[in-house]
Amino acid sequence: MALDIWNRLTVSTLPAGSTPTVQVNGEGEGELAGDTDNLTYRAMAFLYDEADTPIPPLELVCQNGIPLSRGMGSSAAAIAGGLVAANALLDEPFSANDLLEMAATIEGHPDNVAAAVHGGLRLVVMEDNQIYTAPIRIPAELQAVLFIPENRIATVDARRVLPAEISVADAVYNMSRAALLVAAMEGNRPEYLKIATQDRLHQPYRETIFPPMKVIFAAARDAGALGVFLSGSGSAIMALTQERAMTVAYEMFDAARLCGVEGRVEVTTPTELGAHVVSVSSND
Ligand SMILES: Nc1ncnc2c1ncn2[C@@H]1O[C@H](COP(=O)(O)OP(=O)(O)OP(=O)(O)O)[C@@H](O)[C@H]1O
Ligand SMILES: N[C@@H](CCO)C(=O)O
Repeated sequence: MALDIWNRLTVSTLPAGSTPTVQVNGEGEGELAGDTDNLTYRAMAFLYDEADTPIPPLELVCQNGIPLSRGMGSSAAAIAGGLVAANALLDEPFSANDLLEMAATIEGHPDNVAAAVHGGLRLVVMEDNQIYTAPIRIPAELQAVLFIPENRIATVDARRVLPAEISVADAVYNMSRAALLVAAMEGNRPEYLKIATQDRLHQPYRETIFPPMKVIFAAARDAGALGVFLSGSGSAIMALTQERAMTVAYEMFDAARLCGVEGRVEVTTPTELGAHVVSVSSND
């Protein structure tokens, strides 16, 4: 699900023969690659390659609002932004679905890139390198309350704690709830979210590397959240609400503080917008 939290990318073409430059401000500043190894630049280069066109010397300025390694899809946003910018510079030879395929190839899976490219809440399934994706409606007035811990959890570490095998009972538990989640959203039945966001396949295992998460979940529910869960593979926790968002945010923050977990809260909304061009200017 795309949220109204953004990375802003400004791309300028440099005179022929110049060295490309990448500047990172905000999230990942002083940490992310400041050269052509930067994932956003690499996504742009990937698209130029697909278009059989040499990439011109570029200056990238990345103003990042999406925190890294919190399960908030920072790398997916970086890739989607780079692809959309490169496509715009080439006068849009590729469709949004083409961009999604490229993004999934670069990211290695389509999960986060589908929402980053298309916006909204997306179903996405990849089979034999083909992507099947569909938009799901979101109930009106739905808000997302995030508790974003200071501490990061790398996706590889969060995957290492998952079991290699699961019981049929747990598979049925999650499959039925995944289906109910679609009905809750598409069918505008937010009261289903409480049950639909329950899980037995990853959160109980991931709790071993982030024990306070259960307490923060309980605080969100007690404050009136419709549902609460780990965002991606964590460490961010996301609660869905239609009212009392500020109370839910306060209670999540307070529960985390009492457990000694530093972090911040953000109240935001889903957005139907994916990565998009904000403005284009030319010196010609
Ligand atoms: N905004 C960004 N700009 C450039 N590179 C990025 C950006 N965000 C992430 N990356 C690159 O992608 C790598 C993997 O991202 P990472 O798993 O840390 O974050 P994430 O995408 O937020 O995680 P998740 O997929 O769980 O939401 C980072 O080590 C970094 O190299
Ligand atoms: N949804 C994935 C993380 C995707 O970034 C997971 O739970 O491992």
